[in-house]
Amino acid sequence: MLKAKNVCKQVKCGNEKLTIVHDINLEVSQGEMVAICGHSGSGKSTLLGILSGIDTPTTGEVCYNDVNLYNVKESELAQFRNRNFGIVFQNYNLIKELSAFENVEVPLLLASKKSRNKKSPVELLELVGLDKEKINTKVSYLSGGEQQKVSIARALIQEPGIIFADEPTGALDYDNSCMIMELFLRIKKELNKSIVIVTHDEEIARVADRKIILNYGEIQST
Ligand SMILES: Nc1ncnc2c1ncn2[C@@H]1O[C@H](COP(=O)(O)OP(=O)(O)OP(=O)(O)O)[C@@H](O)[C@H]1O
Repeated sequence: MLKAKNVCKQVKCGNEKLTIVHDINLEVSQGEMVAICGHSGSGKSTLLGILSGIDTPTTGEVCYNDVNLYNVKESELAQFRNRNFGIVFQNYNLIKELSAFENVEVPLLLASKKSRNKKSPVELLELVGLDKEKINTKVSYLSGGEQQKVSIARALIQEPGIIFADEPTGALDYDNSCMIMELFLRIKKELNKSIVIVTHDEEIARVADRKIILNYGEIQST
């Protein structure tokens, strides 16, 4: 379903061109969890940005269900991403002044009716395992693990086929990291979502179906 072909990313660094992602070929099937690992600066976030249509490759292509993301008109790409991809960040990107419920409700109301999840905000928050008594709590009063659950509930709003997560456990302790990885595993199994996770922690990545290790922008092993 997601296919990257010969993806390269070069950036200008003074007078020189720096290759930060080099000739990546990758496929992610429906219901598969893939972890992208590698040392700091190996190109993990850059690759995730390209796979999720946030960043553009210098050469190569990324297709999702046979649609080449980089052939989609600029004006339609954001909508395409919203309909098909859920994104989860290390720092949760929640609205701190709003409750867990409101952080899911607001984007759900803004989502197109066609692709909007049939589940209510409460059902989505229950699905990710947020305690019932925390649902109306302001997210700034929630723990890191609880905030990440809210951000995963928000990523499910449009019933995406695939969830991209950039270091989703980066700000969490070991136990919470395992809990979040188990949640991703459950979403994959029960909802048949594909999940692509960037993590520098190979131990955390062990729950994935497949681990890709980047080394200076190239796939070292799968
Ligand atoms: N726009 C840019 N201009 C110059 N260099 C860049 C640019 N974007 C990324 N880089 C460099 O490319 C390399 C890969 O960056 P990237 O953030 O993808 O790595 P990463 O593996 O996610 O690192 P980390 O684990 O530390 O977050 C880094 O050395 C980074 O400094």
